[in-house]
Amino acid sequence: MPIASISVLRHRAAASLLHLRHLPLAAAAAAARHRNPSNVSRKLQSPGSKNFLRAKQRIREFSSLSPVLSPDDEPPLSDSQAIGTVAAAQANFMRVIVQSLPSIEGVGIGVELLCVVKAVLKKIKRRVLVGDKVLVGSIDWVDRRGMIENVFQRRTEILDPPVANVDHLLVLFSMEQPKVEPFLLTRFLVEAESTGIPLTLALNKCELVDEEMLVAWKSRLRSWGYRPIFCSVESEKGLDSLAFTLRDQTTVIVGPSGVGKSSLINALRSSNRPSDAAADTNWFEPILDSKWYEDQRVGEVSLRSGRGKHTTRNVSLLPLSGGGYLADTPGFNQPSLLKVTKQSLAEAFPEIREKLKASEPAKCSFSNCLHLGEPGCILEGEPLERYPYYFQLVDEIRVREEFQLRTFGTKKESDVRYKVGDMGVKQAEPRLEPKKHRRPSRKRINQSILDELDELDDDDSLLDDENDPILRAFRNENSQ
Ligand SMILES: Nc1nc2c(ncn2[C@@H]2O[C@H](COP(=O)(O)OP(=O)(O)OP(=O)(O)O)[C@@H](O)[C@H]2O)c(=O)[nH]1
Ligand SMILES: [Zn+2]
Repeated sequence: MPIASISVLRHRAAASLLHLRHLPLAAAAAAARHRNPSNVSRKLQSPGSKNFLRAKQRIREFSSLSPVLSPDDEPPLSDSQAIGTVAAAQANFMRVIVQSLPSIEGVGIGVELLCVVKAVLKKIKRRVLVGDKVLVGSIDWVDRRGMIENVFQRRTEILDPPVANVDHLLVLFSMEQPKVEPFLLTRFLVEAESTGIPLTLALNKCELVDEEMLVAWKSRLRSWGYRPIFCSVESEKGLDSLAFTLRDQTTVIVGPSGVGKSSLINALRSSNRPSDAAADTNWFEPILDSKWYEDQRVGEVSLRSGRGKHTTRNVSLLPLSGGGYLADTPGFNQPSLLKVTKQSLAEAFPEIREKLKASEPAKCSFSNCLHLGEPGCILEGEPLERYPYYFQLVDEIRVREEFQLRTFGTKKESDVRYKVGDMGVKQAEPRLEPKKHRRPSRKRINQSILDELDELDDDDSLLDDENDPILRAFRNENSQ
């Protein structure tokens, strides 16, 4: 996958507060986008500042309906509430796996609920992602439906695929078919390292090579700073140790097409591993006939897109029987390294990172040294196997940064957006902010808030039986 454009947002507390503080502007922008003729007629009747004060008051009320929850909060739960993890999302529906709930007879941890997101969360722009820890309310325990009432702050967030609270990345390659290629492996590792999320490297299909080859790769990867797990889905070698590493974590698995990501996920999910023994075998109870958590399809790769054919844009967390979740990603063959800068690249090579750390407090002669081993650089004369790859990537990133600077007048990644075309190749284009220079007038902002609140009223009235999205989803599911 383009773990590529993975970026981690840590400590969302500050970000969320900021978000709320800036709500009027956000609401204004949204309202401007959604403006329609009926809003315009309301605008004409709008009595001005008194209403504006009322509007502000109401926004405060809505926000207080969903106060920001920190990751370790334990809000008291009523009988119709539970805390869970969003395991999958499709259109307006979320599958939530319950983690903690009030003690109700006959209901256990691991029950899956089909949920919609409460309108007010959308209104205050609190997005719900796969991986989010959520507070579910209005639960019907018999039909297993509910409504997501609040989202806990995220510990991490990766963007592609969008998954919240990822604890761990599993970089998977294969010894053969396809043969492990050191530069491609380096690209994947650099991409994964650049997220700041802990990673494990595993090499699959190791039954296809001899012991000598494995020993050679083991020592080679050690010199890169990694302790890989050698495994084989075919012979089951190393699967116990992988299951142990993944237990109780949310892991995203990344690697090129065909290395066996889907096969490995299927193998790890078909219990009977020692680490599962302790787990309650019935801990996960999917909704009957749920097709969401079927085995991952193995095998074919599309020639046109370069992605596995089973590829779906909707990433799902697959519950592991030993606890924790695993998310598959489409096998992309070229991580884009879009989030990596020339200056941050050295940090993504553990062997370079270690040398720099070990030599502290000594510094390179140049304060912005790129550590290319020139005279005056602390890494001068260091025999590092991957130094040529490091040079090559510095060069590649330099070309990209210069291109961005020339084309868009900025090196900042956030000022450029990327479109994915065929073969998963990303194309850059400037992020347009039309009329950025023009400040919206206070009157306009106030009016927009009123429009937004009117919309809110409209939305709430839509939640009648006929339009109940859960009911609609069930009708659709049953009629297929
Ligand atoms: N010999 C051998 N083949 C394996 C092993 N694990 C998986 N395979 C085969 O490798 C092929 C590709 O496996 P997948 O699981 O589809 O690979 P993937 O990484 O999910 O591929 P994408 O979906 O394209 O990203 C299949 O034919 C598997 O049967 C293994 O340990 N040994
Ligand atoms: Zn240096």
